[in-house]
Amino acid sequence: MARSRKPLAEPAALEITRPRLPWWTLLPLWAKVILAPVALVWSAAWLMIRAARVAVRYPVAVVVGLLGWSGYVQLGPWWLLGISAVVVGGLGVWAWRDSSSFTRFCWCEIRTEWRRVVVYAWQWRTVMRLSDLTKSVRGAEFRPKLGRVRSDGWRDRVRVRMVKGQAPEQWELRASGLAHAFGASSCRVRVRKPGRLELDLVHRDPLVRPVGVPELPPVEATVDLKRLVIGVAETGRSLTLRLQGNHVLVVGSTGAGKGSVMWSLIWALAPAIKSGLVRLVGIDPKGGMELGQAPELFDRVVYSNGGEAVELLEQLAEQVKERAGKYRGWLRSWSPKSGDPFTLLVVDELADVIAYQSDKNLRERAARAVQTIASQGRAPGFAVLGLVQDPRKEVVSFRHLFGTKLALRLDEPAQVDMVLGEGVRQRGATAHEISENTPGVVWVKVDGRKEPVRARAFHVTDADLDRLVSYVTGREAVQAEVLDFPDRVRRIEGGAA
Ligand SMILES: Nc1ncnc2c1ncn2[C@@H]1O[C@H](COP(=O)(O)OP(=O)(O)OP(=O)(O)O)[C@@H](O)[C@H]1O
Repeated sequence: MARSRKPLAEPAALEITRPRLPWWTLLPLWAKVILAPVALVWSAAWLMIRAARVAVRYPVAVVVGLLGWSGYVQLGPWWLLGISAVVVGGLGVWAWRDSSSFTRFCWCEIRTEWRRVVVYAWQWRTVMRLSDLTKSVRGAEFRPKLGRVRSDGWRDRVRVRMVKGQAPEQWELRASGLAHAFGASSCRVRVRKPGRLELDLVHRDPLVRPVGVPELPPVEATVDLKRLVIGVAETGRSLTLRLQGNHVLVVGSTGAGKGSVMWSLIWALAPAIKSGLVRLVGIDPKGGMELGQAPELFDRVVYSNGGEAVELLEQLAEQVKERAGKYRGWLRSWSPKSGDPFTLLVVDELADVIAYQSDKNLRERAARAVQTIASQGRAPGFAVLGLVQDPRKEVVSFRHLFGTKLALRLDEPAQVDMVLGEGVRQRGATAHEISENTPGVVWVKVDGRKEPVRARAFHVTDADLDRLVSYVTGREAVQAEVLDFPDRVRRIEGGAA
C-alpha cells in the first residue's frame, strides 16, 4: 500500500519578533571609525558618573573598601586586622561615651547604606512592577527611579523620581502595598517638587513613650505667642503652635488627650499669664471637670453651657469690636505696646455650647458670638482654643475659622477628613489609627502648610498643674487632705460610722 506523503497538519507560521539591532550597527564602517573615539569618551564619562554616584550613595562602603584594599596591599593582612580591631574598638568607645553623636554621625550612615542595598535597591524593580508603578511603551519599560535613601532609625526616607505622566495620587493609592512590600508599618507620600516624591516608610512609633513637661521658665522670660512649644514631633523637634493671629481647634475621642494639649499650651504661656500679658477666659460645660483643675489660672471661667456662658461669649465679642475700633489707624494688629492683654478663650467642649444646647435662642447667640470672636478676633489679640469630641457638621462648619487643627485619636477615617480637610489623610495623617495606648498623640495641620505633622503633647499631671498654679499665683497650691477610712474598731466605739 502506498504511503501518503502529505503531512498531518500545515506547519504554523514562524511567530518570532525580528531582533532589533542597535541603530549604530547599521552605520557604514567609515562612520563607525569616525565615531569610535566619541563613543569611547562618552562611555568613559558614563562610567565615571556611575562611579561618582555609587561613591555619593555609599560613601562609608566606598571609603572603607578603598582603605581596606590599600591597607592590605601596602601593609599585609595582619596589620590590616590590627588596625581594623583598633578602629572598631574606637567606635565602640565613641558609642559608649556619646551614643547620640555616634548614632547621628556614624550609625545612621551605616544603617542608611545597608538598608538602601538590602531593602530598596535589591527589591525596587520587582516591587515597582508588582505595584503597577512601571509603564511599558513599545517594548521599553519605564520605571520610577530610586533616589536618595535616609534611614532615621524609626523611618526610612526614600526619594523617588516618578515616571513621566504619573501622579502622586497613584502612589498614595498604593502606599499600603508599598509599606508591606518593604516591611514597614506604614508609608506616607510627600511631594518634594514636580515629578519628585519622598516616601516615609515608618517602622516603629517614636512617640510611644509619654513626654513630660519641660521646666517652667523664669518669670521674666519672654513668651513668643507665635511659637509656643506644646510637645515633641516624631522627628524629635519641638511641636509649636501659633496663637497670635490664629485660632486652634482640637478634636479627639474621649480619653484621646485633649486636656494634655490644652494644659501644655497654658504651660507654655505661664510667664505671660503671670505678668498679665495674657488673659485666660474659660468655658467648661462639663461642670468644671477639666478647667476646674486650675481655676486660679483663669481671669474668668464658667462651668456651664447656659446663659452665663453665652453672656461671657457676647462680652468677648463686644470687646473684640471695641479693640478693633481702638486700634484703627494706630496698630495693624495686637502687640504688647497696646497695653491690652492678649486674650485666650478656652472652650472645653465647643459642641456643648454651639450645637447641643437645647435652648435654640441660647444656641444661636453662642454660635454668633463664637463666630464673631473667631472671624474678627485675630488682629485685636483674641484667640480661641476649641476642644471638641465629636467632629460633626454642626461643629465643623466653624472649621474654616481655625487656622490650626489638631486631630487626636478619632474613631473613623471620615472624621479625619472632617477635621483636617480633604486629602490630608491620604498624605498620611491617619488619626483614626492612633492607638488608645498613646493618648496625646496628635496630627497637626496648619493652614497654608501642605504636610501634616505627627507629634505628642506633653503629659501634664496633677502635680504639674499644682506647680503651674503656684508659679502663676505665687501661692502654694492647696492640696486636698485625704483622710483614712474609719476602721471597724473606731466605728464600733463611736457608734454610727
Ligand atoms: N500627652 C499625654 N501623654 C501621656 N498620657 C496622656 C497624655 N494626655 C493624656 N494622657 C492620659 O490619658 C488619659 C485621658 O486624658 P484626657 O482626660 O486629657 O483626655 P480627654 O481627651 O480630655 O478626655 P475627655 O474627652 O474624656 O475629657 C488620662 O489618664 C491622661 O493621664
